[in-house]
Amino acid sequence: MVQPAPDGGLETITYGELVDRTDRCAGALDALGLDVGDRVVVESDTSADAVATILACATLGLPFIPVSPGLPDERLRAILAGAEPALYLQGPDGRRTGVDAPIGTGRFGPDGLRTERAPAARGPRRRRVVTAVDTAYIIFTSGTTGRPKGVAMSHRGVVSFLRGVRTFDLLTADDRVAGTAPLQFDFALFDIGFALSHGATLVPVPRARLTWPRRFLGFLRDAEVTHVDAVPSLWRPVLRHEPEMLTELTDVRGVLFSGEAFPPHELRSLQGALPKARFLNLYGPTEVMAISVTELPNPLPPEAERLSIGSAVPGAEMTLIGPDGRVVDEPGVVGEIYLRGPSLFTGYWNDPETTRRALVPDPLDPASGRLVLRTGDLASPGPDGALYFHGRADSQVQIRGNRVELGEVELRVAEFPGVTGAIAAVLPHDDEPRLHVFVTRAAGGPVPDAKNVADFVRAVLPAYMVPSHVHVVEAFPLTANGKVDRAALHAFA
Ligand SMILES: Nc1ncnc2c1ncn2[C@@H]1O[C@H](COS(=O)(=O)NC(=O)C[C@H](N)c2ccccc2)[C@@H](O)[C@H]1O
Repeated sequence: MVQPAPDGGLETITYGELVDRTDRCAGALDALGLDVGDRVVVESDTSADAVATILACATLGLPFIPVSPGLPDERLRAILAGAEPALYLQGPDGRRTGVDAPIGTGRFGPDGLRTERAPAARGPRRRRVVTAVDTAYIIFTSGTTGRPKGVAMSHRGVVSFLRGVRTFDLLTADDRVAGTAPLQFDFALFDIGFALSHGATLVPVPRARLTWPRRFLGFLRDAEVTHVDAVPSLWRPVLRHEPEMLTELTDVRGVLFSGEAFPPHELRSLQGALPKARFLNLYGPTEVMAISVTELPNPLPPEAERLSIGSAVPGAEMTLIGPDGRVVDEPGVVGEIYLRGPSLFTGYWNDPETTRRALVPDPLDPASGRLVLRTGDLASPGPDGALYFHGRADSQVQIRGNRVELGEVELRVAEFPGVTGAIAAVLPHDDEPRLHVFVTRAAGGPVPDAKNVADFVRAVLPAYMVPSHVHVVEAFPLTANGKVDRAALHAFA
């Protein structure tokens, strides 16, 4: 791993050192008398000590719950109430206070684990064995209802997805993978497993480097990274402010993205700056870590309006199911994505009802007792059999009774001269829901005129898909995981 050194440069932690730190941390954890299944909250950004701590937890069968330092107190309290962890750990510079007994507290750092308050006395250990189906980690996602859902992922789940990814031979031991996701996002856990499972070097990008494009690109250049893992929205400010500096990243041979659809026009701009790089679209919900890895053509064909999410990694399967419960395999026909395979999550923590709604009897083989994950995502088969993403089932919107493909509106508006990004949303109004479009423009470029944008859309799309409001914004609101926060857009209206 490569990370900022205390003196301001970069330091390298070898695999040997990582193993030593992991073993030392495991020894200290073991001395606390925790039992297989006892949870440990790890509050940190990705660092060698955080990785050593979560690997130590995994070795002892202690499900770790990664949270990022920026997490608001009341959100942490909700997670602590839900997961009832035995122990809460933060890094040497962590500033969190207010984690009360009976939860134990401590800090991890280069010199190992220091306990501040021992966890409340546990009963005698009931388990001696850590099995593949035990919980490796619990990722709390802000469920649509606002109450956090804990996605419990087994060791088998993680390892089987990472094994599937290895069949693509994407990395060698000489590669240096830049990770940009916060530790509480399973994209960050993937980055760790992705690098480690190839013996490659993980280069977590310090969060302070992510806010300014020049600083971000400067870090990637100085750390000589060969792969950059990031959600598509992370590239938007880079493309807007530093497109030419991007072309200097001649070491970068792979760009992996996930979490949201990469707008085609923005992807083409990124590809233009990195003509030699491979572009890999990773798709999948946290409930399976992910399910598919698809290399996209560089450059993307000019007529491409949707990106392929390919097919599941070897050993897993993506199936499209129609409203009638039958398989959809006709090109162009939309169905809901169902996932099958060993990387399915165990369930939502302490929430059997929500789990039953997600892990359902296999519609193609109900008698088998096998459960499959219904994702709530829509896709259609392409002529090549690969699946093309169509968005979330619950984000299909209607205007005056007509189904609006927000992606189509966004595609058209993004072609308007001077527009660099477009997000469409149907927002409630006193009389009827209205179609709004939020646009970003080239730095210093002209402010697109709302009427001209509407006329530009009217020229090719039906009237109900013409936006009634156009908002020019500096940047789109983002979630804690860096995706466009569509729910927050109405605040901009
Ligand atoms: N490549 C995509 N195109 C388009 N929409 C997408 C895509 N990847 C997700 N999504 C969307 O995001 C949802 C999943 O959101 S999530 O549970 O927060 N998980 C993630 O976003 C990250 C994901 N678990 C992951 C972890 C590790 C490696 C790769 C991917 C999916 O159901 C899709 O709606």
